[in-house]
Amino acid sequence: MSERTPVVTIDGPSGAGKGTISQLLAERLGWKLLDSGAIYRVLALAALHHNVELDNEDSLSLLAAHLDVQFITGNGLHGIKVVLEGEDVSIDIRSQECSNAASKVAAYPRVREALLRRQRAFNEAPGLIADGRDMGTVVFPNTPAKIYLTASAEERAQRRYNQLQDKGFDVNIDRLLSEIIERDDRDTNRSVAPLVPAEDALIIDTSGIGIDEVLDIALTHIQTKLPSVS
Ligand SMILES: Nc1ncnc2c1ncn2[C@@H]1O[C@H](COP(=O)(O)OP(=O)(O)O)[C@@H](O)[C@H]1O
Ligand SMILES: Nc1ccn([C@@H]2O[C@H](COP(=O)(O)OP(=O)(O)O)[C@@H](O)[C@H]2O)c(=O)n1
Repeated sequence: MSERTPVVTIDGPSGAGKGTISQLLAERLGWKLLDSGAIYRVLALAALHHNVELDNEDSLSLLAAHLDVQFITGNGLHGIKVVLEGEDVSIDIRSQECSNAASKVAAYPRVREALLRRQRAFNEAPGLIADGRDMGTVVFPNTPAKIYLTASAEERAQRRYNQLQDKGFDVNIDRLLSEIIERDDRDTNRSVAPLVPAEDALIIDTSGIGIDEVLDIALTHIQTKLPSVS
C-alpha cells in the first residue's frame, strides 16, 4: 500500500503537542488534517450515549462501523467541528471522562479495524497531516515523513491542566497527572497498535521547547523527507 498524496504523521502521548503542531502544519502547508483521537473520543461518547458497555468489543465494533460522525474544518476547538448524529460534540469529547473512555475503546482490535478505512479516507490532495498514536506505525506506515512528539508526564499534565481550565472545565492537576499516566500505560501496553514511535520517526522531546521551535524542527524534517514541500 502506498499513500496517494503526501502524508506527515504526528504521533505521541497525551499533551505532547500533537494537535497544536498538526494544526499549525496543516495551516502552513494548506493540507488536510486528521485528528484520529477525535474519532476514538466520538466513539466513546456514542457508547456512553447509547449505553454500550466500554468492555463490550462486539457492540463497540458495530458502533464504530456505523458511526455517524462529521468533521467540519475551519471551526471548533481543534480547528475542527465534530458532529455526532447531528449534534455538535466538539466540546463534550474533550472532557476527562471521554479521554479515559476513548483510551478504553481504542484498546480493542476489532474497533481499530472498523475505523481504519475511515481514517485512510482523509488522505486527499494536496496532502495530509495525521495526528494520533499509530499514524506512522499502522495507518500510514509507508510515508517517509514521521514525527513522534513526547514530553515528561508532569509537563504534559500541566499543559493539559492549563488548556482545560482555559476551556472552562473544572480540573484537578493530581487527578489529571494520574489519568495521563494511566492512559499512557494503557495505550503503550495494548496488544494492537500500541503507542510506540515508528522505527523511522524523528523523535522530538518537547519538554522545555516552545511551540515555534517544535514547529521549525518539524518543518525542517518534513522538507528533508518530502522534497516537494517548500
Ligand atoms: N512545546 C510546547 N510548549 C508548551 N506548551 C505546549 C507545547 N506544545 C503544546 N503546548 C500546549 O499544550 C496543550 C496540549 O497540546 P495539544 O496539542 O492539545 O497536545 P496533544 O494533541 O498531544 O494531546 C495546548 O494547550 C498547547 O497549547
Ligand atoms: N490514533 C489514535 C488516536 C487516539 N487513540 C486513543 O484515543 C485516546 C484519545 O486520543 P487524543 O489524541 O484525542 O488524546 P490527547 O492526546 O488529546 O489527550 C488516546 O488516549 C488513545 O487511547 C488511539 O488509540 N489511536
